[in-house]
Order: sequence, then structure tokens, then C-alpha cells
Amino acid sequence: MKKTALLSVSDKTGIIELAQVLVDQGIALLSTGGTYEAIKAAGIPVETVDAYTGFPEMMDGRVKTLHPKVHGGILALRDNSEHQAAVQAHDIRWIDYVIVNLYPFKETISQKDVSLETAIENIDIGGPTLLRSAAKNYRFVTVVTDPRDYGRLEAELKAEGETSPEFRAYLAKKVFELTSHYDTLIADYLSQAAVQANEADQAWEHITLTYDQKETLRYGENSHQAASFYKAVNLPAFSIAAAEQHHGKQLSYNNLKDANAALQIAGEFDEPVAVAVKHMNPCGVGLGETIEEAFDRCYQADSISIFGGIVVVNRPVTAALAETLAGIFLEIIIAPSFEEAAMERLTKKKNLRLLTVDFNKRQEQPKEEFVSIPGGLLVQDTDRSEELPQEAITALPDAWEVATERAPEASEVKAMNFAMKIVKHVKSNAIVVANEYMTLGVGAGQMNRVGSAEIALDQAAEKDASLRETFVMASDAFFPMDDTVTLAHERGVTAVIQPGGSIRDEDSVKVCNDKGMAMVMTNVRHFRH
Ligand SMILES: NC(=O)c1ncn([C@@H]2O[C@H](COP(=O)(O)O)[C@@H](O)[C@H]2O)c1NC=O
Repeated sequence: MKKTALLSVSDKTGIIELAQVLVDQGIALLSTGGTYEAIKAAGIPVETVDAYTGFPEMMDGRVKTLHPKVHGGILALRDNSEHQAAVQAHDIRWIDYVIVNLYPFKETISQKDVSLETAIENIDIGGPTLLRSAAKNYRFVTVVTDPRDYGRLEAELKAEGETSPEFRAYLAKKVFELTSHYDTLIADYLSQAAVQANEADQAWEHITLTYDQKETLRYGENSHQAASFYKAVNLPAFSIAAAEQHHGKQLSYNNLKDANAALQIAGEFDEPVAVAVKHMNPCGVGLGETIEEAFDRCYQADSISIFGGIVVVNRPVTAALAETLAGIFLEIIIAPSFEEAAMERLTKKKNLRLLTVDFNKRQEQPKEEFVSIPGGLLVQDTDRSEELPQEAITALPDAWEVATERAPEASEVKAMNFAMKIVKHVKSNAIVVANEYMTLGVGAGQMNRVGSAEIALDQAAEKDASLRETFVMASDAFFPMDDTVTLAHERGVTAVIQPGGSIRDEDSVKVCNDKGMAMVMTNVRHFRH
């Protein structure tokens, strides 16, 4: 019996050329509405699926190929006598080639303001069913869903008159990769719709994440680790994945993580801010009336660690700022934009990467974050807390509890609010000491809190005393003992902000009261592991 190919494609790229090759190989063509019209218009012999099944396409195309004569012809095992008998009894044709691509669901939901109704109409039912039937029976059936595979199909047919088992197996794997991606997009879309309608479950019962490959990276954390970068289908605008790169070589795996860390800190601020990051932790953060002033403070905060670091500023890079930045060895600069003269100056540095990100969208952040561990995946809400904009800090925020006899002064309140915005982005145990405008020291990732405090306070001690007129300490979690606060007092800190909640809180409060320090408790812990 003559072999048959079923062609039903939304993306009609290359379909005419392929149809011609199939016909030249003596294969009969069956096709659905639009695909049939296109092939017929090219003068290639083709028959409609309707004519074959005796059933019309109906319900606006919701039912076209969902028929036993179609699926029997695909799914029947060619080496099974019962299947062969069924094929003969029901006048079924062997369908050995299935060329199908799907309704453009992803493209549809990526459009602005698409209605739920339009999205649902773009959920392909018959297409995935054809693909899955054919892929299941790949021992006998060739299934092609990606026009980029037409070339190899044509070449194998021309050379051998049939496809190789290896090619059919590869194509089948590709089908299930595509259909699971497709279904995940639908589930994600409907779950977002459920969130909007307040119908979402607390947690998904099953989770299937789907990302598109953005690029292969040169290597991972180290040169012997292979790595790749995948991007979400609906990219948050304020993200490194959505950033536009204007200059410099490809970002590395570590660059991407560090750049993300720096961007998240800058995203905390409305006012001009400059953030420098090394190894996922901020080494300097500065605020200013202007972006130049903010960067000067960021640099002054730690002029050594910034070497080879990543800088994010939340205002356009001016020519003056570019001149300063050009004098420092940096890996990446991220900003909302670069003035022309700034771009000209900075692009002279061959290895410096220049990126822009849409800071206007800084509030549009994903709700959850994911971390994989061997054998599992941890999902949690992102750590969003509402420290106030610095400008708005005129008195004590309502959520803060003053634990000491002395309440913090206005300048201390401002500095504490600033330090709290930073400390939550520092690896635990995290201690940040600061004035109202800049970090003076950052202690990150030590196994005991007093160790982190020592590091931060040592950095602060090296700075001009005039910068310590206001001198506060922020801690990401409570103080289990009074040693950290005692040390802070010895080094000149006058006010402390921390979540509170230790059974020995009173010990730290007592030290503060004895020394005339102010202490505020926020009741919100910011571990970052
Ligand atoms: N309902 C069906 O039986 C059905 N069978 C195939 N399709 C899809 O219809 C599209 C092609 O349609 P047309 O040939 O009319 O342009 C393909 O994307 C194919 O995946 C169907 N459409 C949606 O489910």
C-alpha cells in the first residue's frame, strides 16, 4: 500500500518544499484545512483529512484530525497481526509520516492584553494528539514538528527512501519535550489567571518548570563545569535575563549571579543609588543627591573590593560618571541608560560589559524563587519587605519597636532604614554598618554573628571619623548573646536594628541601655543562605 504523510501545520515555513519531496518519494499526502489549501495552491497533489475520514472539520477547527482512522493509521504496530487486521477491517491507511506544528499559544499569551478566551482558543488539542501518537510509535512513524528538521528528513528520504531509526527516536524525544513545554505554558497561564481570580492553591501539587535556552555559557562556576542560561517565557522586565547588553563579551555564569544580586539591591531604592557587588555580596552602596555623588560614596565604602566588581546605578550614566568609572577595573556596569558621551568613553574598554535594564519596572518582580538541591526543588516566596523610601523616613516607621530607653534620633532612623535594605541581600550571618548615605562595613557569610560584626566594624574603623557621625548597625537575624552589641558599642556604634526574637534579647537590650544606645526590633528576619 502506498505510504501516507499527514501534514497539519500552523507555521507553514518550508511546508511546500517538504510536500514536494514527499510526493517525489511516492508518498500520498493528507492534510487539514489551511495546510491543504497551501499545498494545493502550489499544485501538489493532496487530499483532505475530511475526505479520508468521511467526517468534516467542525466546531471552528476544534475537531479536525481526532478520528480513529487517523490515529489508528498512526498508532497501529506494523508487526502485529491483530493491528494489521484492524487496519484492514476499518479501511485505515498506514500513516507513516506526521508533520505537525502547533497553534501559537506562546506567541498568543506574549501579546499585550490578550483575553482568556483568545488564549484558550489557541490551545491546540488535535496537534499534540497527533504528535504524541506518532512519537509513541516512532519505531515505525516519523514525526517532525520543527521546520529545522525538514532538511534532514528530505536528505534521508532522498538517500535511503526512508528514515533512520536514530532520527525517528530523536524526533520522538523532541515531540515530548515540546508537548510538555506547551502544556506547562498552558498550566502556568491558567494558574496566573487563577491567582488573579484569587482561586490559586497554596502550593502546586506537581511542578513542571519550562524555560527557553537563552545561550550556552562558556563554563559554569568553574572552567570544568559546563553551563547554560535559560530564560523564562514571560520575562520580568527588571531582570538580568531581560537586560540589553550594549558592549563587551558574553556574561559568565558567575557574572549573571553577581549582576542579579547587584540589581536586586539597587531595586530597593527610588533615590539615586550606586551598588558595587563582589561574589554575590555588596561591598559598597551609596546614596546621593546625584548619581555621581552616590557612586563616590559607594566607592568610598570599599575602594579595594570593588576591583573587578559589578556596579549598578539607577540613573543614566553621565559623561562625568563614565570618566570616574573608566578609572576603575570593573567587569560590568548596569544602568537604565548611558548618555552618548558616556557610552563612547566606556566602550573604549574592550572587556567591560555595559547593560541596560528597565528600572521603571522594578516593582514587577516574580512572586516565587526556586533553588534546586539533589533530588529536590525548594520553592519560596521572594523576600519582599517594605522598608520605606529614604525620603519618607521622617519618624519611626510604625512597624518598628523601640526596645531601649533611648529612641533613635532622626539621622539614626534614616541610617537604620538604609542598612536594613542592604543587610537582607547579604549572605547570613549578615551585619551591615552604615551612616545615612553609605555602607561603612559589610560582614557576610560568617558562621557566627560576632565574626560578621568584627569584619564590618574593622572596615568602618579604617574610614574617616567624619563618616561615623551617624553610625548604626543592622543585623539580618537576632543576637543570640550580647557579645555583638557589646563589640559594636566598643567600636562607636550608637544604634542597632535587628529582628529580635532571641530568648536572650534582654541581654542585648541591657547592654544598649547601659551604654546609651538605641535598639529597634523589626520582627522580620532576613536570612539569606
Ligand atoms: N482539532 C484537531 O483535530 C486538530 N488537528 C490538527 N490541529 C492543528 O491545526 C493546525 C493546522 O491547521 P490548518 O491546516 O487548518 O492551517 C495545526 O497547528 C494542528 O496542530 C487541530 N487543531 C486544534 O486542536
